[in-house]
Amino acid sequence: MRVAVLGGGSFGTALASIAATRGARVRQWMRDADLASRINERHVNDRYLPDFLMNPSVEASADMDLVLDGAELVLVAIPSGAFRAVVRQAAPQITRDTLLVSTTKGIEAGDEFHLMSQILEEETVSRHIGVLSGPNLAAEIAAGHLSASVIASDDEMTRARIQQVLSCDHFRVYASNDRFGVELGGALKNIYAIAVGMAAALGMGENTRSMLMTRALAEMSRFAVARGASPMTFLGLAGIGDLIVTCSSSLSRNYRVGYAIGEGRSLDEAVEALGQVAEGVNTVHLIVERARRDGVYMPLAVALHQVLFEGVDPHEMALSLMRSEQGSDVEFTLPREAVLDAQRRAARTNPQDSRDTLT
Ligand SMILES: NC(=O)C1=CN([C@@H]2O[C@H](COP(=O)(O)OP(=O)(O)OC[C@H]3O[C@@H](n4cnc5c(N)ncnc54)[C@H](OP(=O)(O)O)[C@@H]3O)[C@@H](O)[C@H]2O)C=CC1
Ligand SMILES: O=C(CO)COP(=O)(O)O
Repeated sequence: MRVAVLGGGSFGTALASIAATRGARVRQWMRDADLASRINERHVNDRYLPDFLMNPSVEASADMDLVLDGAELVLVAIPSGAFRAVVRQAAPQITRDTLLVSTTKGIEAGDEFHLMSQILEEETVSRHIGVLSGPNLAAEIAAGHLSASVIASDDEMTRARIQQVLSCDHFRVYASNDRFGVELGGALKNIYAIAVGMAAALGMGENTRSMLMTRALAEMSRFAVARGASPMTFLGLAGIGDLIVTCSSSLSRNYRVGYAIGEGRSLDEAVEALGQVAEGVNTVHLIVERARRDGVYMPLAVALHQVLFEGVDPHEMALSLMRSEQGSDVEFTLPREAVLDAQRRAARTNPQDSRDTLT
């Protein structure tokens, strides 16, 4: 199979190498021609994965036409801020039969709420669109640690071909037909990785981490279900799986940004020190705005937004979260409204026992 990878960052590099190891002819596009030359000479992406020896057959280039020429599969590994512009540039070379897969975990900034796979649909004629997402720290994949991901598409051919071309002895690919659920899982978990990184730097314990992650999952699935996704997807690799890794590893850039803020750095300082993309910083803006418009309850995301952009102290934020509504644990079995109604009835019967902060 002829594969084109758009993006010269860490994840694009790791995936390009896997596909080449599986026997595909792989070309990788990056805008930095010097980096492309160095990769072709030394088979190392010294900017993003300096310790990783790539498969030497990956051909890097800054010439997009060359990279896309004859490609049957195109993997797009470009941060969300530049995703549409790059896809638009690639579109003339994408046919109805090209398999086109986003590996990007973000949401497009702007008034409309656009996921990356929707951009692929809008900008190209491909009928084989998919999303790859899961607990996939690029550095660990590059190091050969056993990992797994999810290919989500309505199209069974896309799912099967991606499973063929990307699975190897250290990387497994599971299939899903819930494209939006898988895509939202990857984008949303970045927000909570920032919050958990911050909590860790503030010295909070493992109970706190566990509570944050589990309530994050409730929030993520609530939001995604309101947009038509299946809640069950959040039990899989692209939901809880990705949440676990990003909220537990200092290899996660989102976690690292949160940790730096918890140590007392400003958001700008934390992002500058990182020197790479932490998608969660923009995603939290877009999600909080959309949740407000759609009436979806997302207290953790709102609280993080207040700390990052509205000058609220993280300790104050934690206290106010602890005093906020105590709803249902798993609202797909016990609806949140039922719990809140019961609390209101109990408060009318025993007003002296009620906390005034309970709604
Ligand atoms: N790294 C990881 O562990 C994983 C990342 N992802 C997702 O993959 C996506 C890409 O991430 P990743 O590979 O890590 O990113 P990196 O930060 O490692 O690299 C970003 C790449 O995108 C390029 N780029 C940025 N802006 C533009 C632009 N305007 N035009 C062309 N190229 C551009 C950069 O080029 P340049 O160097 O010239 O700036 C660089 O090659 C993200 O959405 C991320 O969430 C998903 C799973 C794992
Ligand atoms: O998505 C990732 C792991 O699955 C990578 O997370 P970061 O973007 O936070 O590094």
